Amino acid sequence: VFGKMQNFIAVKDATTNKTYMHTPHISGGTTTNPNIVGVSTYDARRMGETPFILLSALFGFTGFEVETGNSFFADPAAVSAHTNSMKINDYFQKIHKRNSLDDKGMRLISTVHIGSKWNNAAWNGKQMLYGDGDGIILGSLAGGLDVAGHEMTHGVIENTTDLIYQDESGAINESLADIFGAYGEMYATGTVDWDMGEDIYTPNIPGDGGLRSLSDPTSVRLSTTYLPSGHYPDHYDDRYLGTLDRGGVHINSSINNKAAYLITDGGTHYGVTVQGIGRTKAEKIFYRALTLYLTPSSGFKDMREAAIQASRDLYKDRNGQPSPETAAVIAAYDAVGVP
Ligand SMILES: CCCCC[C@H](S)C(=O)N[C@@H](Cc1ccccc1)C(=O)N[C@@H](C)C(=O)O
Ligand SMILES: [Ca+2]
Ligand SMILES: [Zn+2]
Repeated sequence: VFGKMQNFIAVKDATTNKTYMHTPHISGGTTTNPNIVGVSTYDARRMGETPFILLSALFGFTGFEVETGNSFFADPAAVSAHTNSMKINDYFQKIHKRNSLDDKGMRLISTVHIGSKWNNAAWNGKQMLYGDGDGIILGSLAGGLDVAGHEMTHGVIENTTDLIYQDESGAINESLADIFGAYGEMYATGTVDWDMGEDIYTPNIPGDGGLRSLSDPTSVRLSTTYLPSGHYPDHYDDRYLGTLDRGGVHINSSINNKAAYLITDGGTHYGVTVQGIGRTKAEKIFYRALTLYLTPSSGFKDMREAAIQASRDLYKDRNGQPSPETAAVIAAYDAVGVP
């Protein structure tokens, strides 16, 4: 681990004689990318997310120094959060030519050990926050590279289209967080993985996938308080119309997630066949749709139009016919029932 952690320097605190992991603002950029992006990781020492978010907003509080004991990196959550933020930043730098979350080289700040057994992670408008999980449903969320990708994508969204976090636009917000979380993880690991949170989901039950699946949303059970169907929807007609979860932002996101999966890997869904175009094209279409065509109130229909337009820009129609890429986008949104 140390080899990969060139950004950490351990400073010895004379009074406590303990070694702290400190991450200065790194002028040379992170280890693997030239742009000047600082990386900092802090410890909330189980402060709840509400007070933390308040102190963050009022005083710019980021948490406490991470204690590493007397050996390097005694805190695996801090190490994971730190390295995961660098990997996802690399993804946005290399693939989308984006210089950090704001495209202006902003520092990547993570704080771990938020709350007590908090089964969540979040973006508070300035940084990533990670709970430790309860050890049953979720393990430490900092351990999930796709979790970091999800939260950091909220940072990208906030600095671009800033989709309203409610109802349909909130579901698109959540879906893009999952989509780029998945793409970023696949870029970094080099393996195909359409589950969200598989590394942290039910730590005592191996091989049961993640919190959500982009390839088959209905394969993951949902607490039935939300939906009579008991599972995540993979068609617009099955969308959740209630008020829970800010109008189902973590539920209806699965409809757009399925569309992204079909565009990328292809498949036949409710009788509609999509010829996949691969991740390197699909990710460009979604990034261009997010940064050029979506607006804060965009819903599913707008998402469909934005993706088609982005694809047309990148992969021109030929003699009046849509390119294979654009045909895949159209078919995928037809398949999930988004008109
Ligand atoms: C503080 C208010 C809630 C913020 C919700 C954050 S953005 C979120 O969506 N977190 C993800 C965490 C995650 C990401 C990828 C994989 C697994 C888990 C999330 O899905 N949260 C669920 C549990 C939720 O909030 O319902
Ligand atoms: Ca995953
Ligand atoms: Zn989210």
